[in-house]
Amino acid sequence: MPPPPEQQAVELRSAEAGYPLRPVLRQLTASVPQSAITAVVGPNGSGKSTLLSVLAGVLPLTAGTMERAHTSRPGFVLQRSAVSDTFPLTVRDTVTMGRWAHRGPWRRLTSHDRSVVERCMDRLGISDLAGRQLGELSGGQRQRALVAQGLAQEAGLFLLDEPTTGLDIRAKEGILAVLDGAAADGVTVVQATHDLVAARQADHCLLLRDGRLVAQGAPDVVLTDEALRHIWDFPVAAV
Ligand SMILES: Nc1ncnc2c1ncn2[C@@H]1O[C@H](COP(=O)(O)OP(=O)(O)OP(=O)(O)O)[C@@H](O)[C@H]1O
Repeated sequence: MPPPPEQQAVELRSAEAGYPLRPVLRQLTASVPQSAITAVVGPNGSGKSTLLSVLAGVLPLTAGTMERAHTSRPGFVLQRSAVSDTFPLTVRDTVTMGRWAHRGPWRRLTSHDRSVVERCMDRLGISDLAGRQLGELSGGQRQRALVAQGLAQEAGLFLLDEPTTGLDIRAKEGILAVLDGAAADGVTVVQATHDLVAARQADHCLLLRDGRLVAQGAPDVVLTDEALRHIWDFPVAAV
């Protein structure tokens, strides 16, 4: 049963969005529960990243409505860093950029900012990498630095695009535990993922196909063998 409306962090009604000459999301009516983890699942090109951009407020709706309980800027962790690998940024610099949402890039950091940065690196297990250049890191180390950067924003709504893709089991479990901790602290987490194990651990699931919502609800109700077979047109085991 869906949570009552006052417990929703985001409500989309008949939402449509896309790119010039390419409509993607169609008639999407979906909700994102507060202080919980929502997994957005669907095949390549089904509109997961587009939906995250809508939730982040960086892609406008072309039709329909979106109500967001949070007024502050959401934390948004993209699949790849917006900063080039060749730019000389340390891991600590990268995580510190998460505080710019509060300070702006040119304001001095407060001791609170510094302690948030250190705590976020600690939570992602990258404190020992703090002085290393981002461009020298492995994919998994880099991914943890980007999640730490998003976490450092201390946003009420935390959006992540495939945060566990390409990670080994330990790094993946580490990131999922951090997301669990954030939700327990009251943060609303939304992650787009191809990882059905991660999706099964979420509290709520949105299943997309061709920009339309196929189902939403608890993962064990949404991610059934039949639904996955229907979505991918071939046998994908529900785990
Ligand atoms: N910047 C863009 N300009 C034009 N079309 C885009 C843009 N970004 C995505 N698209 C198109 O929008 C559709 C949905 O893409 P989107 O990235 O949202 O899907 P996705 O479910 O996140 O896919 P994946 O699992 O491959 O990451 C695709 O057809 C894609 O080609």
